[in-house]
Amino acid sequence: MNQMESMALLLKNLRQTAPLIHCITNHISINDCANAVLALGARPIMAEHPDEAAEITGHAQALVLNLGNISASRMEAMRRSACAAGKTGIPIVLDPAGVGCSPLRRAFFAELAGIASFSIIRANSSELRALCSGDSTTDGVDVAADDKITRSTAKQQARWVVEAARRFHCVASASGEVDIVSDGQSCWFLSNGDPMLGQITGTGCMSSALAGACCAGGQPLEAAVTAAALMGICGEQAAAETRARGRGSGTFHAALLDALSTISSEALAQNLHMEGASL
Ligand SMILES: Nc1ncnc2c1ncn2[C@@H]1O[C@H](COP(=O)(O)OP(=O)(O)OP(=O)(O)O)[C@@H](O)[C@H]1O
Ligand SMILES: Cc1ncsc1CCO
Repeated sequence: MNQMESMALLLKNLRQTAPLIHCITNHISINDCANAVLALGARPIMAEHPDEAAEITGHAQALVLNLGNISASRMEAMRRSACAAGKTGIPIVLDPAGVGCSPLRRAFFAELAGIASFSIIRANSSELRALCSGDSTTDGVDVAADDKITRSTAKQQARWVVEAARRFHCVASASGEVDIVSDGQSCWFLSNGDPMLGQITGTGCMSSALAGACCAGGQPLEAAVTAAALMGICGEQAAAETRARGRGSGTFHAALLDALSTISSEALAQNLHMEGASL
């Protein structure tokens, strides 16, 4: 089976098995993340009370931890859920949202990495660089201008993705005009997507939630690539629909969810623009 066929199969299996995905995530994009997981056919549960988090993780098939707009209470829920995920052996997807501008989040990332291992870290490239260097890399949740992954910087930026994968023993996935995914041994460049994805908040968080859903039924590398491909291809479809109607971000937001809930395995395989490089 080639890679496109295995991605298509992953999506088909996901829709058949409807895995439970426990997400502890920021309140800015929590609703979009739940809808993105549902659109793929998985079942989201967004439980964040520290006293129930571990038990809920115990029933889930994947755990998504997103550090955006972090609170003391969500930090405690994440500690307990990360422990529970380690015990049952389910995959953890970590989105270090805002880690590029927050020493608190960098310290917390290190603490979490000591509690459990991550299957996938999905981030923008400023966030990945902050995890690797331990330094501040930007002033907010968006990628810094110098870190942006474009068609011309992708080969250079791959360095941080590969380094993050090797350092944290996981699959690292960085988003931008080109998405880069690496397991430390191979590196994949996905050029699907549309700039409109950067014009509504939370598409990175949604990508991480999708990676959680994909991880529940697949290997981390395949799951990370499938999640990035889904967001990129559905973003293209939603942007085409939005432009055809002469509309803006509000329409794009709804069209993105339409595309995620209707994309077929065949359309995923047919529209994929991906190339690989071995290291
Ligand atoms: N210029 C662009 N062209 C095409 N796709 C893009 C572009 N910018 C972002 N994307 C896509 O948007 C999605 C989110 O990527 P982004 O880098 O904005 O994540 P993020 O910073 O973590 O997002 P957020 O913090 O809003 O959740 C990815 O699927 C990425 O491929
Ligand atoms: C805007 C924002 N602030 C914290 S998380 C988040 C959603 C996109 O990361």
